[in-house]
Amino acid sequence: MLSVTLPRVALRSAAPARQWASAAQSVRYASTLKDAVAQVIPEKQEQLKALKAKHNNSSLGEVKLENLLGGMRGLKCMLWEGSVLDSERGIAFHGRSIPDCEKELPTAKDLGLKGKEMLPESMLWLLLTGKVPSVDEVRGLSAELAEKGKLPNYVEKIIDSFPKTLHPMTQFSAAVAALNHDSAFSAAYNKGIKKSEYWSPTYDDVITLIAKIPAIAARIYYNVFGKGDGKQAIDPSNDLIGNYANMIGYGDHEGMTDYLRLYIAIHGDHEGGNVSAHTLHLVGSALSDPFLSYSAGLAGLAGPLHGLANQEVLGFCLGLQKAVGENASDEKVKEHLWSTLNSGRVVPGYGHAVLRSTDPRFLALSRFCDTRPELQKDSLVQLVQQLARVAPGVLTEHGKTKNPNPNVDSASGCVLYSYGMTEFKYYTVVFGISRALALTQLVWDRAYGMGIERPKSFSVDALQKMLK
Ligand SMILES: CC(=O)SCCNC(=O)CCNC(=O)[C@H](O)C(C)(C)COP(=O)(O)OP(=O)(O)OC[C@H]1O[C@@H](n2cnc3c(N)ncnc32)[C@H](O)[C@@H]1OP(=O)(O)O
Ligand SMILES: O=C([O-])CC(=O)C(=O)O
Repeated sequence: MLSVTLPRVALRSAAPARQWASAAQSVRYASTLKDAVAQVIPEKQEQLKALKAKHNNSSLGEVKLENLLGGMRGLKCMLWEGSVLDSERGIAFHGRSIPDCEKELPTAKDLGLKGKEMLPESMLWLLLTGKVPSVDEVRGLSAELAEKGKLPNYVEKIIDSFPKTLHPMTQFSAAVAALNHDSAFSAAYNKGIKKSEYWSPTYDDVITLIAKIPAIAARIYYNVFGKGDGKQAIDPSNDLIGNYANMIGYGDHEGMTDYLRLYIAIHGDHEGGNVSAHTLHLVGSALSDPFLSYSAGLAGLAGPLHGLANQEVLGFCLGLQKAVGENASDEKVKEHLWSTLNSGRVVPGYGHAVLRSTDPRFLALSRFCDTRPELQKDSLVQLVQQLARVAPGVLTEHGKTKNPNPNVDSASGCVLYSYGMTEFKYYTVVFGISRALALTQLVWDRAYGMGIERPKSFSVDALQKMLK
């Protein structure tokens, strides 16, 4: 069948992408993401059904006391479709590494926009379907997100009522929870929709939520830090992050806009066990709608051992520059690292619960810096690179962490700072925008009919009895 590029005029119209798909009989417009998801669901359901029929009683390993006490590290007890994390190679999205995605997924340039990085919309499509979308499919998805991006008035009022001193992550989590006022899933559930149909309104909520997140994040930025024009206007011909960059006052900054696209595309899904993804999946298992589930996930992301680490890294780097000066020698940097460790603190941006080598997301952000002369000469970016050379040796000698290498947080916030976003309390909000891509799992949870999560717990006395 013939596939054609959507005409610019259609992108500017108010008609939703779904209508375009059915409008023409003789020519087939790029399919919508929902159609593509509906197409893959039956075959994946069959695959899971066959697996259950054959292997329901097969063991995936034993549970040791150390797993129970060690934050369930290593336990194989979650289903997660979008990505799998290998401790050495890092994250793969439906089998595709970050460099694969950089080669294959439609970019800003492919859509005729300024910039050349892959679009988070492309990643969203890949996560939900396992397939690389065409340029037209991504264009249609961008247009659909733009069309759904405006905030309801009551949510704007809620955000405007927050004190400026309330942490941006608290504001973010509360504002997205309030969007559940209009949840399609909740409404359908209350009407008695069949379980086999749960995935469809869940999908609708996930898309609505992802569409509105830039405006929420931008309004918080404006209220707290006074940047952007406070209007959150949406250009229907722009991509999700192009619009977000405009809203926060970086619309003309090609480097920042492209950095945000890359950052948000690769930071989104990191298999299921990380705190934010696991939380949204757990809350969703009670059939709480995607708005509440994501709100809970954001609360987890706001912890310093998880997403907030990127804010911590910036504080650490600025503190280091203050203590030993810019362009300090490796020796001076080592001394500062040792004083951090000797005072009982962690070195933020290093170590990982699963990874045992350098985080490929860190490598992707470093490659981005290498292609930008303005970043290469920035002293903070240089410090990030110096730390990546020096800190692994110090952490290895310290001997505690199982992974002395940099994780993504060691670079992500510092590039934002170098590009002029100096409000580091806001950085985890940017990470949160990205983590919305993990919401794709909720669609699969409902499509697979996954049950409510409820692991078994024991007291120390009960464990002692069992193990004696
Ligand atoms: C997007 C993300 O969430 S990526 C992670 C972001 N977080 C950070 O960068 C914070 C710094 N790093 C850390 O605190 C840890 O490495 C974590 C939380 C990421 C992983 O924790 P764990 O899986 O428990 O790591 P690990 O098994 O290696 O920990 C063993 C010991 O090394 C310590 N350790 C781990 N990483 C570091 C570090 N960067 N600096 C100093 N000590 C460390 C742990 O605190 C632990 O000490 P303890 O035995 O006294 O409790
Ligand atoms: O996987 C983890 O535990 C932490 C992490 O890197 C992420 O959530 O992006």
